Amino acid sequence: MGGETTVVTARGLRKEYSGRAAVAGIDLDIRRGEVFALLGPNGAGKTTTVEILEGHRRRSGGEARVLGEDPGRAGGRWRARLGIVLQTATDAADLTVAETVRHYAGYYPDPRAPDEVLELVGLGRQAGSRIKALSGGQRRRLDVALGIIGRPELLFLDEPTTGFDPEARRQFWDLIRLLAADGTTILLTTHYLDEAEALAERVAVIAGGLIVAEGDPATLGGRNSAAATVSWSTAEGRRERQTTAPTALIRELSSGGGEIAGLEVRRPSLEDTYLELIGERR
Ligand SMILES: Nc1ncnc2c1ncn2[C@@H]1O[C@H](COP(=O)(O)OP(=O)(O)OP(=O)(O)O)[C@@H](O)[C@H]1O
Repeated sequence: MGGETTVVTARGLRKEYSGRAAVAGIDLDIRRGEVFALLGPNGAGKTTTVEILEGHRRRSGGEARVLGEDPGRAGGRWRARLGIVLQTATDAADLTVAETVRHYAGYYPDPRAPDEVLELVGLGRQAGSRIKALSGGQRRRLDVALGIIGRPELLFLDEPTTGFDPEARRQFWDLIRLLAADGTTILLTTHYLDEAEALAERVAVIAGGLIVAEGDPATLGGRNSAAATVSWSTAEGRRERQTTAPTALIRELSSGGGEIAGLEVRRPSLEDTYLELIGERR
């Protein structure tokens, strides 16, 4: 077990397909125990980046260190310290859920107990079901179970909650928080901005193979200090004003005393900021 505090480092990471850059020079630093989310539109380079870090794809240039090793050269012992949940679901084998999880547990030196993992991902009641009889969302939960069975130090989750119903997503978020509290470092790619906001301490937005913004989701792109939209109701209808000093405006509006009907103060959401960031790249 490495005691290093930076678990993933990338410098100038590049990947070209037929001379075209899919990843065009990415720098990343992910600390131990952190939940880090990669956001970006389809084709931005997220999966390519993640697969290079997992050792599943060769980089064309730049440097990468993952758990202290070069992912392009590291071996089986290094791999056993990773948990990987790919975008594509587990094959619909003839095995049962419990058999599959037990089978995968055998690949790792210090696996979690299979029953415990099935409970954690909410598949306790499906333990005896054949995989091919599972729903899409249940299949995805099984993928997550297989990703964490080896007690990974670093967990890669590529769009993990696609196909989950809202309740399953919330349960999954609880699971991620539990794993993070337990010291697991998590690198997540997602198209759900609420998911990134709920889970990630830091996010990076990738567009066109480059990181266009990085930071705490609450302050990304300066959204916490961006102009606020103040809206309220009057006898003539709804009023709205953009201001960088909402407190002063509200004081002015309430100078006559009493309530301001239907008062709302809104800063740009993570989605507003994200769309603006990737819009600049189109
Ligand atoms: N094996 C490959 N051969 C050629 N081009 C590829 C290959 N894999 C990915 N690409 C291209 O590289 C670019 C980045 O793809 P990547 O899958 O990394 O994007 P992504 O951000 O993960 O997208 P999504 O959100 O759709 O999963 C795309 O233009 C894609 O077409």
